[in-house]
Amino acid sequence: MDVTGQRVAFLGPHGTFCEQALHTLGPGVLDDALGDPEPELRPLPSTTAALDAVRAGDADAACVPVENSVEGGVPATMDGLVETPPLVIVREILLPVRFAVLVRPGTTGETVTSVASHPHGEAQTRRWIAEHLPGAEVRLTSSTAAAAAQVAAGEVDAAVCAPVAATHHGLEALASDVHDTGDAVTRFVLVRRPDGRPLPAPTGADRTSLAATTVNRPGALLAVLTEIAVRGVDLTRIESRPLRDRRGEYWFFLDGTGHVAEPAMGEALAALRRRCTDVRFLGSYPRAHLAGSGDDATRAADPGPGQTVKDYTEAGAWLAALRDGTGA
Ligand SMILES: O=C(O)C(=O)Cc1ccccc1
Repeated sequence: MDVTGQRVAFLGPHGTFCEQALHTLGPGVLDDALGDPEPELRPLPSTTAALDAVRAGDADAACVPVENSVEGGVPATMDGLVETPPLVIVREILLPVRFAVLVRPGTTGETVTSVASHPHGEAQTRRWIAEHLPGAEVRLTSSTAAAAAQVAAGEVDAAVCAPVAATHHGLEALASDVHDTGDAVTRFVLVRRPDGRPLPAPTGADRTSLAATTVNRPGALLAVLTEIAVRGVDLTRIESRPLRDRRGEYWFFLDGTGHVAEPAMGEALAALRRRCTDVRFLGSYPRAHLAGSGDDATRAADPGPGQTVKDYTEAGAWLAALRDGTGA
């Protein structure tokens, strides 16, 4: 299947962290994930628009922010991932985020009466803004680069955004390396349609994302978690979002180490399929690491005795032999 000429949508305009995250993927990784080492990059106005473009076939993949180490999940992305038709994550990207406060040339801190950013940018610099731009009205924008564009258009005085947005929008930095909490990391995902192409191959250090809903019964969530825990899958994230059309019911977004092609994760997914009202497989993909950080958060915990892929394979072969009468 010729998959060159791929179009990758991202949260735009140019100069977002999302675009930076895409640029960290070398041609080899993009080729591996999409079959095209140099896809065309298309900025879209929201994560919803980027995911919709993939569903509609107007883009072949989308890069969207999914969670941040300071502010947690990105609601629009989580809600968008469970819509239909399904999408699958083929890569995750971890990006340390450092903010600049950008203004039109000549603006001083004293003349700033309004400051704009993406909700995650605002959340990570709230204290800094209160201290350095007291009294400035805070406005939320669809992306940090959209905030920079508003500054350039004279609609707002300052933007909390990526330093690179200064070049795209002709702005200058009032302050750089602005943050309330050091070492904030944002996780982005690259998604595409599950169009019959193989999933990313297991690497031995993968992550699987899924979303599940259960009936509201005492212990229902515990049962879901137990199916995962008893198979030695290391749960790396759990977060819920309301179902919207069924009050009191939730999507539980679960990330665990392992690949759907491996027996432990495969069996856990099959068990959830039996026990949950709805389960969405959101992808198995290589776990990302932060270069040179000794990043413990991305290391899998020891699954415990009897839980390795080898243990599962041997036990499966033993059971098969019992069933076909060749073993005991
Ligand atoms: O708005 C952007 O630049 C994004 O890519 C989303 C985002 C916003 C704030 C921190 C990390 C990612």
